[in-house]
Amino acid sequence: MEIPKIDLRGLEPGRLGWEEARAAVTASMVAHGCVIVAHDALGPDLRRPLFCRAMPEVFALPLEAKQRSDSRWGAVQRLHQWEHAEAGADGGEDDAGGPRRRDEKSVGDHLESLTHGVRLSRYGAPLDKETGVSMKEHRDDTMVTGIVQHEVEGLEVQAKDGGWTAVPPKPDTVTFVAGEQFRVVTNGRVPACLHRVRTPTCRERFSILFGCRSRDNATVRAMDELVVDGDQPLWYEPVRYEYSSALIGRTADGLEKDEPIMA
Ligand SMILES: O=C(O)CCC(=O)C(=O)O
Ligand SMILES: [Fe+2]
Repeated sequence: MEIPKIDLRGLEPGRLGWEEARAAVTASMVAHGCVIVAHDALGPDLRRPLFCRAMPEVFALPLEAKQRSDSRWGAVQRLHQWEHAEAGADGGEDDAGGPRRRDEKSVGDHLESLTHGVRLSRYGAPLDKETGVSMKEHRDDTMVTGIVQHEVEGLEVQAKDGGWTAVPPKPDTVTFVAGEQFRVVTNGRVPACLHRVRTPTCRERFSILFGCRSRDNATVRAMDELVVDGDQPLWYEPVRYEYSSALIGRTADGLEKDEPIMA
C-alpha cells in the first residue's frame, strides 16, 4: 500500500487548499501513523551543502568530539534544541486579539508543551547484507519525527495493511512518523508508526531527523476533546516520559493496547 504524498507548498492557513490538505494529512496519520509531505523548507540550495558537505564533515570528526554533545535524542548528535515559551494560564488571544476557541487553546497548549531537536544520522553499509536492514523495526517514543532522506533509500514504514512500504528519498519531501506520545495524545486515533531502515543497495546513507517530544517530565495525556464517554473512552492513562524509561505499555486497565482504536 502506498503512503500518499501531500503537497503543502504554497499553502497558508485559511487559504485555498488548506482544509483539503489538512484533511488529507489527518487521514494519512489516522490510517498509517505517517504522512509524506512535499515542502520546500529544505530546498536544494540547503540540502546539497548539508548532506554532501556538512554531514560528512561532522561524522568525520574524532569520536571524542562527537561524544561531547549530550544527546537525549539518540545515537548521534543533537545540534540544536529550543523551547517554546511557557504556556499561559488562561486561554490567551488569537492573532486578531479575539478569544481563542477551546480546541485552538487545547492545540496551542499541546504545542507549547513540546520541545524540539535535530539529529543527524549516518548509516554505513548495512551489517546484514542479505536483508539490507540497518535499523530494525521500531516505534519512536517521540510525539512526531520528521525524516529527511537524501538520494539513498532506506526509510520503510508499515502501512495499514501490514505490508512494508519504502519511502523514496525524493528531494522535495519530508516524512513524518507518529511516535508513542502522539498515540497517547490522540487517545489511540493515530497509531505510532512502525518503521525501519533498509538499504538494499548497501550504500552509505545520511538522514536528518527533526524530533518533537513532550518536555522532560511533562505529563502526556489525551486531549479532552478526543475522549468521548461511551464512544471513545480514555485509552491511555496520562503518562510521564522520562528519557530513560518508556512507560508506554501502561494503560488505564493495566493491559497493553497496541492496536489503536479508530475514530
Ligand atoms: O534514518 C531514517 O530514515 C530513520 C531513522 C529512525 O527511524 C530513527 O532514528 O529512529
Ligand atoms: Fe525511528
